[in-house]
Amino acid sequence: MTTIQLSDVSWVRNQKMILSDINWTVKKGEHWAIIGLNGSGKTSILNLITGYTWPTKGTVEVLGHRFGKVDLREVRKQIGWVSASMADRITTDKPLERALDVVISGKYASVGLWENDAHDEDIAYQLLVEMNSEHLADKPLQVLSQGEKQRVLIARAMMSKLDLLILDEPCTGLDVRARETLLQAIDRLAHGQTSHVPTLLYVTHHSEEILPCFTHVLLLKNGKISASGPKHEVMTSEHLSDAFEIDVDLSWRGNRPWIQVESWTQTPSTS
Ligand SMILES: Nc1ncnc2c1ncn2[C@@H]1O[C@H](COP(=O)(O)OP(=O)(O)OP(=O)(O)O)[C@@H](O)[C@H]1O
Repeated sequence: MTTIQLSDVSWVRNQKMILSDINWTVKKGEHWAIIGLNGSGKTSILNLITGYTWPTKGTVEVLGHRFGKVDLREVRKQIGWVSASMADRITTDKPLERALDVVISGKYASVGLWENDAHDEDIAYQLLVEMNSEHLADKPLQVLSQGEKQRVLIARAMMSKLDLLILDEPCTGLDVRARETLLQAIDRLAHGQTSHVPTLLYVTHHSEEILPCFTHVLLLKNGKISASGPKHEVMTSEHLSDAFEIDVDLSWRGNRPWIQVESWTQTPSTS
């Protein structure tokens, strides 16, 4: 079973072609990074995968379900989506809730039930341990830093034994240490010491966030796939210089791709 299959997908909005000719397959056992400049179409692809937008052309299949022939609410129960904006939303809704309860609530998020039992508490605590965050268990959400909140929300998403977990620019706004702590926790999660491992989709603008656990990369440029496939084939200076419209030199350090800007290839756009 493929986890995601987008076939000949295009999406037009207000007469503007936002995504075009997208053919992309994610297989079980792969973890993908999606990388591209602002406005390249990353969020639009996520909205298609989660059924929040409908392609103008082409087909979308996720977790074995062809969209248009399935109850999207059922598919969405298998998909987690963690982003900085979601962290802000949950903090506004539940400012005083302690982190452990926020994690536990992930189990019931999709069906709206609340039946906390001791076993759930153990699992939630274990997930916090996996995310380097057990020391936060009793703290109210509103006092946590951005990075701490992101780790708690990833643990929350993992509570419902997902098949697909979208990490949507999770390092936005984090300083270098908070970023590395979060990345370390994601890497541990991908290696599944204590829990079921979903397929990960990691969306970012920053190549160095592509951890060793990511096997494949989808590189987007102006709503099209600029390159796609195994990480070491896609993450090259040539591919990134083309997609980023700026001359970059890529080198691998710690099995992560770091880029250095060489020179402008053209006038940078304002997007
Ligand atoms: N609902 C919409 N209506 C009209 N235009 C849209 C809509 N959603 C996205 N766009 C446009 O489509 C393009 C791609 O946007 P998208 O949000 O997918 O990019 P992105 O790669 O996620 O960008 P960023 O990195 O800034 O989040 C942008 O030019 C955006 O303005």
